[in-house]
Amino acid sequence: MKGNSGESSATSAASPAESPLALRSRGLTKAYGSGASAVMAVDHVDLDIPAGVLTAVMGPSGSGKTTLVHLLAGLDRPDSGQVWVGDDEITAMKDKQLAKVRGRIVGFVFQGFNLMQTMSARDNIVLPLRLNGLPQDPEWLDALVEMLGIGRELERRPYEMSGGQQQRVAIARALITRPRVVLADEPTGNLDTHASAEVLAHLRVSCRELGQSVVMVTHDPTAASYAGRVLLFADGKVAGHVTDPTPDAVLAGLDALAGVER
Ligand SMILES: Nc1ncnc2c1ncn2[C@@H]1O[C@H](COP(=O)(O)OP(=O)(O)OP(=O)(O)O)[C@@H](O)[C@H]1O
Repeated sequence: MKGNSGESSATSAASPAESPLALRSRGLTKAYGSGASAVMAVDHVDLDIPAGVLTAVMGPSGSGKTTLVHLLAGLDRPDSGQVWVGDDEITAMKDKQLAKVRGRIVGFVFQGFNLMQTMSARDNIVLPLRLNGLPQDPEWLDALVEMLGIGRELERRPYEMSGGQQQRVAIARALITRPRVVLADEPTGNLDTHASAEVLAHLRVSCRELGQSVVMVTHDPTAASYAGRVLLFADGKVAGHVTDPTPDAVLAGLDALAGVER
């Protein structure tokens, strides 16, 4: 496996001055349940996610990937440990301050879209601007609509759209504020190969050219191969990483996690 750290953490070797960190966690821990039935969904995770990089998180079902990205986005509170977005420690923030950071600095693409059913696609997309008192940006809206191919869906409500169309609206909503960090749970899960490739190519370019950071959970080795780095997650811990991944290298990494001989 290329670049597999084989360690329980994946810290960046570059100094913060050379490669500013978009996201950092230390000792991040979240358990569900208690006593004998307790599940350590995220178990003392230390992460350094550099700015301007598309990072994929892969691992077996139930390994804690969704819990991890929810904690990194401040959508859920950890039992212990810290998360910084840039220099701001979100785990030290009160709910109101955290909501502000989430609205302006962090974008999130949920597994189940979380679109407002009573609102059109257009209103769903611009909602984060309205909620956060940010100015409308018609040119950026047009660019996102063009990139995601949802021009004909703009006046439709979510229940009038396919899963893939709803997914693309949810991606536009996450990007409309031009957030520094985008966290995405299976962002291409409902898209066909062509639409997936377009979305991933756009996310990679916006990382490279706008210094945006994207952390996406995916089960798809081809989607992961668009990333600059793949974190392999198992049993609530970072079990290794693959740098400059190809689909084959990602599959080899996952096989190594599962103890499969190749
Ligand atoms: N709200 C919850 N209450 C109890 N247990 C939970 C809850 N959410 C997650 N878990 C458990 O925590 C562990 C990690 O779940 P999580 O959804 O983070 O994994 P995942 O890697 O994202 O899985 P998948 O790939 O199937 O989406 C699992 O054992 C899951 O059953």
